[in-house]
Order: sequence, then structure tokens, then C-alpha cells
Amino acid sequence: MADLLQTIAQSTRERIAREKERVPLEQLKARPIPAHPSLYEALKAEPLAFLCEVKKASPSKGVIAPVFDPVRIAKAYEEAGASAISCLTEPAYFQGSDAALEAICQAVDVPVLRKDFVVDEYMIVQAAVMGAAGVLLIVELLTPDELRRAIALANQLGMDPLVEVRTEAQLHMALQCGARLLGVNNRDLRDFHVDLSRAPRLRTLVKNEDIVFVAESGYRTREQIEMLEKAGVDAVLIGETLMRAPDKRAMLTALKGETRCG
Ligand SMILES: O=C(O)c1ccccc1NCC(=O)[C@H](O)[C@H](O)COP(=O)(O)O
Repeated sequence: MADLLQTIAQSTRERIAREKERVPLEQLKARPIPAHPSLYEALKAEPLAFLCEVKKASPSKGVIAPVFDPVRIAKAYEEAGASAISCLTEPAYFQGSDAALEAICQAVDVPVLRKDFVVDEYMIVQAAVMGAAGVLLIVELLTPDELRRAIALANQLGMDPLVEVRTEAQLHMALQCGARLLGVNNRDLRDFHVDLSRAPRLRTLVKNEDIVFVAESGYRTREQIEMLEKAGVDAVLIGETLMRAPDKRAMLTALKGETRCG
């Protein structure tokens, strides 16, 4: 059986082929690109920046938020002090949508990341046209040449690519290909296993201070966030914990250590 990541990648290739038929690349490229703040600068500006994720469902958890108003959630994150918002656009496994991304980009002032499974440069142009400040690039889905080209295209369109890795070898490849925003996913996207020691461990391998290092997945408590602060991580991506919190402001405030609760 193919692993889940490859299954999602294949379904994404088919989705994008259909979208290209509706809107050919040349037509997409002719659309204006909305202005947006810099994702890189927003995540670099604080000792530990919070990148808060809008995600209705996931393959590992099923439906996380049965009642789902993406703009309302994004605004709540922004008001609670999120440095940036991540929005899933993958429809089949995460129940995400381009419409949610576009609406969030128009509704908030903080930068917004398009979180999807980029397998085609078309998706990078889509992200820019929808107003995203950044786009996720998963190293496991791209060859080094494809990654280099994807980073260059995102930069050329005024976005900051968040290059996501899971292993030491992938981390070196990401840096060699020019990543400046580097995400380490604690979740193995093939079997869902989460290892919270991964991001702090890989953090020790990055010496260049221009790199913004983002720890991703599995964070639930203030104590876990404190470990990231001690490890010198620049930003943390949090999805499920915030999505499940009825009071997102209270949860984000507690995770940031601005109040002690729970
Ligand atoms: O979350 C999943 O089940 C999943 C499965 C396969 C590929 C990607 C997956 N999730 C994407 C993410 O990495 C997370 O949405 C993100 O890092 C936030 O994680 P969390 O705070 O644990 O929701």
C-alpha cells in the first residue's frame, strides 16, 4: 500500500490537473497579486512567534472542528496575538479550501501561509494570486531541482516559502536549495507518529542566524512551548490544540505564557 503522503500527493496532482483545465496557467499568471506583509519578518520579529493553523479535519484525527468558520477563527487568532496564520487548502483529507484561504487573506492583517501539498508550480502561483504571504513546500514531495525552482518562484512572486523537513538529510537538502524559513515536522506524515524531540534535535544543526526555524505539530501545553524557547526555536506551528479550544484567545494566551492556566 502506498504511504499516505504519496496518496495525498497523487490526489493533489489530479485536483490540480482539473483546476488547470478550468484556469490555464497563463490566465492565472495574468491575475493581480494582492499586497501582504512578510511571513519571514513576522516569524523573526518575536523571541518565539506563533503560527496558528486553521484546519477543519486531518487524516490522523478526522473532523476536528464540526462547526467551522475559517475567517472567524483566523480573526480570533490574530486578536489573540498570532504572528501569522496557516490555512489548509487541501480538500479531500483536511476539508480545506482555496475560498477559505482567500477570505482569510482579505480579513486579517497578519501574513497567511497556504498549507497544501505542493506538487506543481501552478499551486505556488495560485497561492500568490489568492493573497498568501507564504507557501508550504514539503521536501519529501520534491526533487532538489524542483525544490530550488519552487523556492525561486515563490520568492519571485513575493512570498516566503516554508520548507518542511523531517530528517537530517532533508534539512541539509532544504538549506542547500536556499530555504530561509525552515519547518521541522514532528509528525511523520506517512504513519502519523509524533516525536516532539525531533524539532529541538534538528535545531542544533542550524547555525545560520538568518534561518527562521519553525517547530511543527503535536504541541499542547505551555511546558512543551518552554522547551522550544530553551532550544532556540524561532516559531511554532499549532493546529489541533487551538482548533479544539472553545476559547482560542485563552488557549493562545496560556500557550504564550501570558497567563497561567490549565
Ligand atoms: O495532521 C495529520 O494527520 C497529517 C497527516 C498527513 C500529512 C499532514 C498532516 N498534518 C499536517 C501538519 O503537519 C499539521 O497540520 C501541522 O503541523 C499542525 O499540527 P498539529 O498542531 O498537531 O495539529
